[in-house]
Amino acid sequence: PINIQWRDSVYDPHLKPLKIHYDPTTCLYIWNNGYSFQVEFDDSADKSVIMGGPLENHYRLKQFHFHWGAINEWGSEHMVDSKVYPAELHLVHWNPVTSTSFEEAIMENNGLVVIGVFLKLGAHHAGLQKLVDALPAVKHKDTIVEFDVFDPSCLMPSCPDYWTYDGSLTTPPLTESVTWIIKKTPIEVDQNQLEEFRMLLFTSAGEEEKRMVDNFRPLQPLMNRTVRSSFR
Ligand SMILES: NS(=O)(=O)c1ccc(NCc2ccco2)c([N+](=O)[O-])c1
Ligand SMILES: [Zn+2]
Repeated sequence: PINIQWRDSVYDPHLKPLKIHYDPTTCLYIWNNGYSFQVEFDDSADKSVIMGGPLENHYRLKQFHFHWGAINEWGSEHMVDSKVYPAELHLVHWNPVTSTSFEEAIMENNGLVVIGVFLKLGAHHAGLQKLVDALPAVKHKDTIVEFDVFDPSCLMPSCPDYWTYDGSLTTPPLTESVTWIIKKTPIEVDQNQLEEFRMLLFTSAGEEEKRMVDNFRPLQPLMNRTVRSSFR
């Protein structure tokens, strides 16, 4: 993740609006993978896809997960002008045109697109609450619960503005296969909802409990990369 310096980002008039078409019935289940909680989708067809923006073709939604802090003062992976948010949502998509599977796309250039959405402390988020209500069922690592109908579009801010840059996965295998699309406007969630995230555990049942918090990667140098913005 990088610190997006608004003044260093370059407005690109050729960037199109991002088009998102998620089919809520492609939602499969939620599980605790020992790093975050993840909602997995049926990616066997072009049912939940994104296109437009900086993308050459469409990409299929595979999963979404979050990163958050132990307290509200930190938690997001990206920052904007050194401002950090208490949490960040990642919606992970893969390129079915150049790869035959998600696992293959992870290793490909432009194999993945991850949409990042900042979460800020504020009003209760009714759409997120459906997710939060399922968290006690995946408290421990490697636990899973069915989650049959959910439309992740409800977690998207209405403002179309985003930054985009080429980067990598923020956890191993850290492959440089990701086109990052970071939404400018955060969504609001309330304190209780953030605290439910913090009640998850990194550890399996029976092990000494370790709270799942601070599951974000530290900032990395931008090097010679350019961050483009879709807005002036
Ligand atoms: N925070 S992130 O969106 O960049 C991220 C990090 C890791 C992985 N995956 C780790 C992995 C999968 C197979 C082997 O290893 C993914 N992902 O899978 O989309 C996304
Ligand atoms: Zn992530």
